[in-house]
Amino acid sequence: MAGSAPEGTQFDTRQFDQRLNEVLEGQDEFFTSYDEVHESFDAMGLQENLLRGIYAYGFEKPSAIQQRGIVPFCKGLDVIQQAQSGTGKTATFCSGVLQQLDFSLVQCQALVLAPTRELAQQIEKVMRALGDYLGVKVHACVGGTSVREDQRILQAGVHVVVGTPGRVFDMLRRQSLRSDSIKMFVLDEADEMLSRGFKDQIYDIFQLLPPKIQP
Ligand SMILES: Nc1ncnc2c1ncn2[C@@H]1O[C@H](COP(=O)(O)OP(=O)(O)OP(=O)(O)O)[C@@H](O)[C@H]1O
Repeated sequence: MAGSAPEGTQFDTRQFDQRLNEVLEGQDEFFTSYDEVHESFDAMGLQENLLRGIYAYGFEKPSAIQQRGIVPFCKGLDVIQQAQSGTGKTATFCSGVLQQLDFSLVQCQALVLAPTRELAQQIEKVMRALGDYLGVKVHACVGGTSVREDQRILQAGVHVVVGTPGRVFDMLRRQSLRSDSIKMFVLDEADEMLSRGFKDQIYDIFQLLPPKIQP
């Protein structure tokens, strides 16, 4: 995920840069500019039906990044997560997104971009599983699948779209994916996305999103 925290949070740019460098150099497994730690999912103030989804998925205790990352995301802060593979980042941003969706509105409110089709489909599965008791409608918009089918599903209504940049841009351009209600934007593996030459595409997508958005 990418973004910067607003004023009034525990964010300090210099400290942040230093800590980010340490993480990139592999000195630390993770870091956070937000010091609150919630040692159980129950303590995070999540909706009952989201908690049911989390426990039904088999999670008992939040991982380190989940203990620190879910609550700030739910508060609407801009969040950057940097952690090694397999530490539970996906479930962190999925929980944050699910907690903030308005389920009375069947319109896309969260857009998640991933660098590969497989990863996007994997995120779709996690989002759907964790949001099972919330009735979340999530769709993976990826290349190599039927454009018509994507359009049909999007027009029928979804809460969350997870996709790869090319197909997502195509759907936005055709207005099959309406951006009016999108309020959360997640870039998974942001470093990978930016280094794989997706930068221009991400920029193009960003241009089509509402100006006030939570990265
Ligand atoms: N709190 C938890 N309790 C038990 N298992 C968990 C928990 N959080 C995540 N997992 C499991 O750990 C594995 C890795 O989680 P996840 O895919 O979210 O990590 P990640 O950091 O996004 O990994 P990657 O960067 O490799 O995609 C998954 O199989 C997931 O189901």
